[in-house]
Amino acid sequence: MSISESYPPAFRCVINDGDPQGTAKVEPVLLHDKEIDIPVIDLERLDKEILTEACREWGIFRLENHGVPLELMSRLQEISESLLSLPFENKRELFAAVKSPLSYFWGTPALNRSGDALKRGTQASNVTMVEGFNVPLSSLSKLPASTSCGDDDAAAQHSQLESFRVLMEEYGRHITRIAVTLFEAIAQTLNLELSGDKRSEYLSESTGLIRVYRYPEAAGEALGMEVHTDSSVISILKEDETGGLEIMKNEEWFRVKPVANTLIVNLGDMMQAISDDKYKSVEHRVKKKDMKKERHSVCYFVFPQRDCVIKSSNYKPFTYSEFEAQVQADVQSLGTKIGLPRFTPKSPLYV
Ligand SMILES: O=C(O)CCC(=O)C(=O)O
Ligand SMILES: [Fe+2]
Repeated sequence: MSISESYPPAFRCVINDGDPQGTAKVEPVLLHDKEIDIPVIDLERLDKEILTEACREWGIFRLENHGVPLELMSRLQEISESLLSLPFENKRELFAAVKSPLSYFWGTPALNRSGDALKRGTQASNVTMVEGFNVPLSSLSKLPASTSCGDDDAAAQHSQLESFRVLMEEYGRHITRIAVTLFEAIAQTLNLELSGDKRSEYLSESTGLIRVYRYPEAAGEALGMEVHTDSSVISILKEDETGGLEIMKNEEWFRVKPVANTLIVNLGDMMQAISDDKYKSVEHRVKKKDMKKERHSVCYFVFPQRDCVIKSSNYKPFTYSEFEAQVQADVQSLGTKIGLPRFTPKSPLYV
């Protein structure tokens, strides 16, 4: 199998010839993309002042001493890479064949609630150079255990899938622990009242979702993920050593350098709303320039309980379900997410 047979057909000309039609570029690339050091938070010695400053001024930080075993991180990376390097058709069938709530997507990270790529309105021809698996953590147990029927290839794939499930469950437990610890610390810096069920309404562990991404190698410049903010409360990223993540700070784009054995935490739109705009949901994108290597990352997202009403002074009261429905409607009709301005009475984009 040639390497490109494992990629979606829509990626193949960009991989081989660069991007003459500009299909993978959906916004002008700004020139001033320099490297930047983001704040560092030590999870074993949480410093409230550094955390407050990181949330207020950056909306993103690097996490050290996170307690996820390195062995688990590298095994997870290995199995994800191996599943993502299967032939394209094979990946399409992978989760469908075992009737699982996990899904395979490509060309856009914008998915509907079943994990299928959303058809994008006016920019339907735009393909971003990313593919991956969508893994709702609470559904992992529904992935059937390995069966030994079928040919050798099928049996090998089932056993890979079983290892993937076991590793994901273990990683999911660690990353959920980290998200809860960080959310409780952030809530303290905001003097948020978390009595009763309030913590699990704002950050509902059962909504945890993991995306395993592959960004192909590409000649020239390719956009892996458009500029966006995450809709989550908190997102936690594990990236490989390739680089490509960029953040917007003071109206400029900066590259975030990968640092081995650390995680990157960014605040999402729900955290911004819960904090009454004291903390921000950082704008970011993934851009690859003359990368001879593919890039792999694993991203965890966690959301509020679907029907929990988020009240704050700058937004009309809304539930996460309403927010998600609005995002999906905008992606389908406009080709892009609008996000919080849809809920901001002062914004011209308010609905
Ligand atoms: O892969 C990455 O580095 C970032 C992914 C991301 O921003 C997202 O999934 O929202
Ligand atoms: Fe993101």
